[in-house]
Amino acid sequence: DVVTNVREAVRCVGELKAENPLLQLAILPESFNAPYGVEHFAKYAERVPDGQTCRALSQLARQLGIYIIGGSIIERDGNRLYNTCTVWSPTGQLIGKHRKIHLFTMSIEAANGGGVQFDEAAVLTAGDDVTVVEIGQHKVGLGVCHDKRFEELARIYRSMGCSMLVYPSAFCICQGPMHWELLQRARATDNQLFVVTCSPARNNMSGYVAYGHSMIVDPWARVQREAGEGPELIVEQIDFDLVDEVRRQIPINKQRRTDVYTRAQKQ
Ligand SMILES: NC(=O)CC(=O)C(=O)O
Repeated sequence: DVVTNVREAVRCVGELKAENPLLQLAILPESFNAPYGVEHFAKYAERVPDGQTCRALSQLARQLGIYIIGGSIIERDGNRLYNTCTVWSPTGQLIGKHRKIHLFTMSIEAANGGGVQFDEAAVLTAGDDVTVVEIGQHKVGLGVCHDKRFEELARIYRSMGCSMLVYPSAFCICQGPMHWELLQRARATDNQLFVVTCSPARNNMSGYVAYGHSMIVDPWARVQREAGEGPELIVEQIDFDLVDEVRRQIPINKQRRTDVYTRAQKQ
């Protein structure tokens, strides 16, 4: 129920801001307004930025005077559907729109014969652009869920000057225990920046059971904050000085042997 889901998101962010007056940025999960499932996408798709979910996010950002990275919704543009993350400024302007670049197509086999089949590519179109937004003084690179598995994207964001990556996500419970934290900490280690994910809470009655465990990882790849499986709001103060600190102490970016890599690729 989109109206109920959006109302709940608005209530949660409002509560977070009331309890944390210094809050500057709120982040929501992938597909936060509707069920996450290929069979549901067309039914729940909305236009960006004039659909009901975008209007609510814009209004919320303006009322609270904060940035909002609005998880993702299924966007309808002409005949095409995208899995799209929208970003709102404290004045309610749309300042970024990231269409999931790497669609989630997977067939996971489970020992008990169960498993998960998912094929976003059957109904969605992949985005073709990287997306960097300015949150205050800081550049933030965006991805949606599966985008987190691709280190090339994260590397590009670092080279574009990002100090934080945000991935609204919904890993399934089969992959979550193995890959969720690992990928997030890997992206943070490789690129020496903050990596933040936001997941739907786990609902065992749902057709697609999300892993939960929204997480904030710092540039040392330490987990600063982690949610559990259930509905939960986590809040953290981000010390962006850590980014320069880590990059100064372990200057991997200056130590890259691009000459060797380029030669090897030609072989
Ligand atoms: N929802 C996703 O895009 C991805 C996912 O669950 C995975 O990569 O695993």
